[in-house]
Amino acid sequence: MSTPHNRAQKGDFAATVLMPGDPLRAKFIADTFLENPRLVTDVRGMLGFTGTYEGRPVSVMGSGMGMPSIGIYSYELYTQYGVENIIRIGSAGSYTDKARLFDVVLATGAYSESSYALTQSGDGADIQLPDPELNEALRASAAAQNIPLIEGVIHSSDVFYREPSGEKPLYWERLRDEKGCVAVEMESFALFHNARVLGKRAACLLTISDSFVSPEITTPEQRQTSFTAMMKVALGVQL
Ligand SMILES: O=P(O)(O)O[C@H]1O[C@H](CO)[C@@H](O)[C@H]1O
Ligand SMILES: O=c1cc[nH]c(=O)[nH]1
Repeated sequence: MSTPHNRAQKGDFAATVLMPGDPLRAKFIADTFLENPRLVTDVRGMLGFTGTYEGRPVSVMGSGMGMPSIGIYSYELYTQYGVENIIRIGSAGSYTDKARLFDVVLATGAYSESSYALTQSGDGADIQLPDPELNEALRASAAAQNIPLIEGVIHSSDVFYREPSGEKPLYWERLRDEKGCVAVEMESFALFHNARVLGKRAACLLTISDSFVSPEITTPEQRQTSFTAMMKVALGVQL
């Protein structure tokens, strides 16, 4: 079997898949953390690997950037490959001085202006939720490794580069103050939605890579390789 976007065969993916946006971050995780990793798909360069971590089977695959991209890959993993749990592990821009560079955020909800859920299933809600049991397992993994988590609603945006509107407060200040968003990324709203309509589980951990509040920024190399705390929390999940 294969899909238009995935050449893996049935049984090639573990029940739990970690999904960074960047396929090279998936390769880094496979090379650094997995025992006996094997490449199971590389269609369009979207690398997916399966191996074990501390003896537990696990897969890691890039999602690409944005909701249309993770929408495709997660839908196929859930419906064609028997995947039960997807844990997104991404980078995010902070909307608050409480979340600093390299802090790890556990999403308790994903707010979005996106039409993804409405188009996919007719769901008009502007917030999609992660699976509570998966979040509990991530909290337990983080606690066991003494890795602090900041919990909060995140903003899943369709737009990375926005034209300045001149309005005050700024759009991200409104999202922080009115919707409670602590950080912005671009995929979780669609991932949480797909999981829910398909009866599967999803969660999201983010590492702060830059800040809207103060001019801090990480390099592409750091984004690819230095988000190890988040990776260890996701890999340490016991389900
Ligand atoms: O680091 P990843 O997982 O790609 O996540 C964030 O980075 C990308 C934007 O630079 C978007 O995909 C956003 O969600
Ligand atoms: O989507 C993202 C990810 C990191 N930083 C941002 O500003 N946006």
